[in-house]
Amino acid sequence: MTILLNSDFASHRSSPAVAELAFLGPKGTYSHQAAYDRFGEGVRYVGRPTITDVYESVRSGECPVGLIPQENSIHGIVIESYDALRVPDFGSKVFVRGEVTIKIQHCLITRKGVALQDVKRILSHEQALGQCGRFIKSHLKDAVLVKTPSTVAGVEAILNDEREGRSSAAIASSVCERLFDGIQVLQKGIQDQASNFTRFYVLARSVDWQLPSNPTSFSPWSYESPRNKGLLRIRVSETCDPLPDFTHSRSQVTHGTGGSDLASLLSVLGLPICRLDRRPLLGAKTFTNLYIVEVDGGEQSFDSAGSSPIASDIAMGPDGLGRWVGGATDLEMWALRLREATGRVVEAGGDAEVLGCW
Ligand SMILES: O=C(O)C(=O)C[C@]1(C(=O)O)C=C[C@@H](O)C=C1
Repeated sequence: MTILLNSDFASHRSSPAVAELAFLGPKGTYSHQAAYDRFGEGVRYVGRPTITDVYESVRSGECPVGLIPQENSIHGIVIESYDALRVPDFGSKVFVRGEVTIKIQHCLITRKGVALQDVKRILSHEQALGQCGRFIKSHLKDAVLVKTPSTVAGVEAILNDEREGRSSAAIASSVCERLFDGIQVLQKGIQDQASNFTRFYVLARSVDWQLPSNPTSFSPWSYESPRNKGLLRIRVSETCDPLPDFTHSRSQVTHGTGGSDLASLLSVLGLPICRLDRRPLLGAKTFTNLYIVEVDGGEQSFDSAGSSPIASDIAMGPDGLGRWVGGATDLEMWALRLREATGRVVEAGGDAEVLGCW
């Protein structure tokens, strides 16, 4: 673990030239560690209580940068983050601008003096509970599972709950042992398999903001993609939905009469697809889907700093973030290709928006 606690993740610095980054707090969460691995002392860290609040901080302009968990290698996508990707403002006021992946090693944490056989409740983020299912089944199969907004919120809850704190455990990072008095790590590495990684999206308010770089730390566990990526939201027109509309009575059931289907919309994109996720669209016909599509733009050809398209093209704004000021950069060209690809989907009869470009 490469977390640097001596700086407190720079959370108390308040230079106006330093951009504020919203993350799922409190400090010590995996989100905090991922953000610190990516940005080091380059930003000021602002913990928010839920993933939705992180999204909202960026959307409202409170913080120009944010970080949300996207997927875990054992338990799959982070539903609350994908729910943010469904919101119409994602793609107009908030964009994915980068990614970072870190290794996850979960610990069973209790108040000091509590033994495994005393544990009747386990508190954690639903992702952590899901990643540790085998351990829970074999060692604590009768324990009640309690979802908390983050792993560290679970640790705080066992410390604050005078009535049930002594019969509870949290699942969180070993970093918590250094952050909180009165707790102990009962067991380390309790996830279903030793290899466990979570990938995070870096959010910003526009596709043309240059993210702050990290001058201070390098983690062997964190991984930033060296490739250009794009994130798109695609919706197939309702006329080709093959399912009946369950919101109407049987006599009104109609089936699709043609139009575009998902496969043809994906083929007109003309870009390699790295992943495809689906979420139901709220407020629409029953079983209407939104598809979240990640596409690959090939090797990045940025400068050796790894983050700026062409260093001389960047000017610092009052928010502490760089902005492109010169001619078209590789990233701008990639953003253009993504917009053209979504244009082709719309021409083919679907809906498509760019949610991210990095
Ligand atoms: O609760 C935290 O510590 C988080 O940062 C959230 C989160 C997630 O949502 O996936 C991040 C990484 C781990 O997979 C477990 C939980």
